[in-house]
Amino acid sequence: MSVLEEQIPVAKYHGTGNDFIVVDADESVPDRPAFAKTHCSRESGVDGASVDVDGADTVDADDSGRRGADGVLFLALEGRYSPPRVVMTLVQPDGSVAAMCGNGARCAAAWAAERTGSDELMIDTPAGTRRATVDGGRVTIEMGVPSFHPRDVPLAGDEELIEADVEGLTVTAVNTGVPHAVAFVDDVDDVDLDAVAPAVRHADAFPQGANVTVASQSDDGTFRQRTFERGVEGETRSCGTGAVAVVAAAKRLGRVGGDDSVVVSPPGGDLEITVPDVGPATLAGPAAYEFETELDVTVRSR
Ligand SMILES: N[C@@H](CCC[C@H](N)C(=O)O)C(=O)O
Repeated sequence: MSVLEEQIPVAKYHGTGNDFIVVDADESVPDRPAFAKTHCSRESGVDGASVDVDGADTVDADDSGRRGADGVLFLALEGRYSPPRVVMTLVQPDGSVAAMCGNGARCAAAWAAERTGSDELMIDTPAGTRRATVDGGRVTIEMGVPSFHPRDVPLAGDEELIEADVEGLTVTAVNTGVPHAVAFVDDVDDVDLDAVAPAVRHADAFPQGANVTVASQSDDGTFRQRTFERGVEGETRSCGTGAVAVVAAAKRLGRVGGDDSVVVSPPGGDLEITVPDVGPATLAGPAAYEFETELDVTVRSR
């Protein structure tokens, strides 16, 4: 057995600071989990600062030169369809595959729009097919209908978790493509997320684990959000499924009503969410290209 290192072209994108390495699925990456673990590392992963790009503005200020990424999006473009389809697989820094990623879907749509010239795309994910609309740097994704049903979240028990105590946090459990435990608090900045979230993320109540999202409602009806993500095993600057989970849970608890859009602000920017009484939720916000580079892939051959 010989071990070879090859290089493949990749791009880096982010959606409100939730950042991803984007790989065309036509590129051969035999061990996707190993590739994600290596190149997402915040200590030694992909480094935009070392990329020789034409013009400094290709690296968006929001990323502050951070190394690594919150995941790798493997994207298979099927341009023969109208609208074009993209099969999206998110491999996370721990090597796991997530069924859905709201910010990743926005980045996937921006990547595919650039290649096809189409401002409408269908994103195929393990959680279902999601329609995306691109308007300049802003992308809107139809996110499906949030579910509180124990089978969908999924939960270990057969009762919904609505404002239930889980490991000392009062949470509402909802699936917005992936499971979220949402806790409303007075001020998200007062929460030591790294201290409280891991016990909830791994609680027996969630047989597949959960992302842990805290939110605080401002007087103007907007929300601030912070999310500790499964798969990243830490806080990210933004989480799109988490932002939808905040509004879905807020609606369920009577904190908001009607079909109007609600602004949810994670640390990385502002997202606009709708959770209508009937039909799919939507997630809208910016998706930004950062840079292109080449990354090592380990190939084993006999
Ligand atoms: N950041 C994402 C969510 C990614 C999936 C999550 N970490 C999980 O494992 O469920 C988003 O923007 O939705």
